[in-house]
Amino acid sequence: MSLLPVAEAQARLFALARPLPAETVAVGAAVGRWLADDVAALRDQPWTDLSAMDGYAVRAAEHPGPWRIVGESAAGSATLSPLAPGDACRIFTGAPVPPGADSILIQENAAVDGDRLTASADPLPAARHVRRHASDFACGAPLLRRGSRLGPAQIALAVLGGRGELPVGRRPRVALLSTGNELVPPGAPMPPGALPSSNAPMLAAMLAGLPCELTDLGIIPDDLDAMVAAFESAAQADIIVSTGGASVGDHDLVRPAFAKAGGALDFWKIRMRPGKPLMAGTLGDALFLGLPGNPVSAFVTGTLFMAPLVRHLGGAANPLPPTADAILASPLPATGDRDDYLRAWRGADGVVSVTSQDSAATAAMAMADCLILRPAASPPASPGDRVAILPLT
Ligand SMILES: Nc1nc2c(c(=O)[nH]1)N[C@H]1C(S)=C(S)[C@@H](COP(=O)(O)OP(=O)(O)OC[C@H]3O[C@@H](n4cnc5c(N)ncnc54)[C@H](O)[C@@H]3O)O[C@H]1N2
Ligand code: MOO
Repeated sequence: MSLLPVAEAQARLFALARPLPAETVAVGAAVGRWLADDVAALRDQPWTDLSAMDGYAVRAAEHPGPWRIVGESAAGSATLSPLAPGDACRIFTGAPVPPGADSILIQENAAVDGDRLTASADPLPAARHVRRHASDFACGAPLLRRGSRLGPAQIALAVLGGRGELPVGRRPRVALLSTGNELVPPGAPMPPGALPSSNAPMLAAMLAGLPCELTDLGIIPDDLDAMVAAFESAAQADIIVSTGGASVGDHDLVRPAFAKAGGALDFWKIRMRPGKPLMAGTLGDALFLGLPGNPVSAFVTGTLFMAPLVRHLGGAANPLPPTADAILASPLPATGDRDDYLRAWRGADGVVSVTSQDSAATAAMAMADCLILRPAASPPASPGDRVAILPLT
């Protein structure tokens, strides 16, 4: 079986399932999720001309002052009489500007004596400190696009646009399976030959910032029937993620167990390092991703396939992690016949690859804040060369 290029594998993975159906939730529950529909404004913002400062509304273009204070406008005031030239209206930030007024004299530049108002600074320019009606957005204006992620700023915009609820993609249910006779749960006693199972906590941490419902189905021994049973119990999830047992050894039972449970494999073996043994398929309505067991391989394939799949099912328009340009600060060797995803960190002089690129080197992995993407068959690279990186933070 030839190795599948990463981009082709990602496209095939996304083609296995459409985003999950939409649901309508209160804006407060929509944070971090992806819009299932375009959102347009239901109102003008601001609804009328508003003062941007505390001070006095005047007709500065027609009358340089002094003025006579005739009324007051506070935030929430709705009906105001028109202002005559020579008149002023006491006004506060966010309050409607009375009809006819064109400028706000801020109170720091005002001298008040009874109802008489004088500008204590330079002549007041017209159209000062006024937020124009609908200058932020007008009713009907497109505010947010389907597939965009709802962060704090987007939530604010939707609420000011008149929304109390938003249509968002349903949160995918993700089931995690860790396979391997050697594995014991985090912090458990360690008999000889045991290894703490770090992949599920690592992948859970990777998904912690994404909207999904995670179930950790624990450690499954390298036993065909136990693994088949685990797949069957995970089949209610939207995404089943396994780690380990993905390669070609006698104890690598994930593929046969997946097939025996009724799964249909779509691809296996990717042209990437680390992560070559990655596989994907479907089991009933669930999508399956089989990640390699090596912790670094699971980290990189989790970043490039698992998290993007959660985003795709959640309705993200751009589910893949963004890449950026960077300058190399240390030399890199030529690559082989797979694309390298080198763990690296961003220093003041550019990116530096971490000391060990071994698939089991977790101490080096934990130093990284980005991956350097190096296509297969790249020549050696030198300090100063441009490279593509995938930021991890
Ligand atoms: N003859 C070949 N051998 C291997 C090949 C190959 O093509 N031909 N591929 C290598 C590559 S590349 C990788 S990556 C690994 C992947 O192996 P598996 O997915 O089968 O993983 P395991 O053998 O089960 O485990 C590998 C390693 O990782 C440790 N591990 C497993 N699960 C966890 C966990 N939950 N937490 C922490 N560590 C875990 C496990 O103990 C092993 O040390 O195969 C190469 N071999
Ligand atoms: O492809 Mo493996 O993930 O190098 O160790």
